[in-house]
Amino acid sequence: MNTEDVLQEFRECGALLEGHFKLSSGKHSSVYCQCALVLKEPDVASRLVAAFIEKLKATDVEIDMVVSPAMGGVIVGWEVARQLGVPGIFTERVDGKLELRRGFEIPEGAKVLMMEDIITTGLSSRECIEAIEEKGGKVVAAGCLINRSGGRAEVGAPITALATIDAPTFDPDNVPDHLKDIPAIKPGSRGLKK
Ligand SMILES: O=P(O)(O)OC[C@H]1O[C@H](OP(=O)(O)OP(=O)(O)O)[C@H](O)[C@@H]1O
Ligand SMILES: O=C(O)c1cc(=O)[nH]c(=O)[nH]1
Ligand SMILES: [Mg+2]
Repeated sequence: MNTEDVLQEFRECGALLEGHFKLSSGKHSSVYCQCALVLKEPDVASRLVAAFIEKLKATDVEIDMVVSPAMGGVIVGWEVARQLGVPGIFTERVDGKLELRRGFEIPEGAKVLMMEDIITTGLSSRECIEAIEEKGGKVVAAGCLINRSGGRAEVGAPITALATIDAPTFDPDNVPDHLKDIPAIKPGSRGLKK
């Protein structure tokens, strides 16, 4: 499955959005990949994850468990874990910081895949990796469905992405005029307020 095939799956699910978006990192963009609209279709999720795992296996990495950052990483992380035949757990934000809750534990030295839906700046991935390493896990790989940083984001572990695209982002004080005219929406859950 190449990048165009992946983007076509997103288009068919109405998940490749255009408008004015405020991203998790605080950056702005005219493009948003709404993975939840893709992952809500179990067959599509399973197909995309199978293609991801093919790429991951080509890196020869050994994985004991998968850990994802909620919310976006939960479904994709669980499906990756299911197809790899290993446990899949998630971190969630408590006062803004990603933590393991619900009795989830990581065995000391376990080789962990940190699995995201999207990597933009890599901030959430780095936060999740920090939470995993605080609990004794060893993050041997990072994965995502779409790395929209053009491959420039660094998270402190090698990244396998099902697709890599270069979707421009803008600092809040540098938003181009054509975007400023559109009210910004923030689809993600970091710092969510009514
Ligand atoms: O690489 P980054 O710059 O961190 O951006 C990508 C992150 O943004 C989204 O999460 P978000 O915090 O919006 O919340 P969500 O997972 O609940 O959608 C997405 O799920 C990634 O976690
Ligand atoms: O950076 C983000 O917050 C982000 C970008 C994107 O395209 N999709 C998403 O779920 N989050
Ligand atoms: Mg997220």
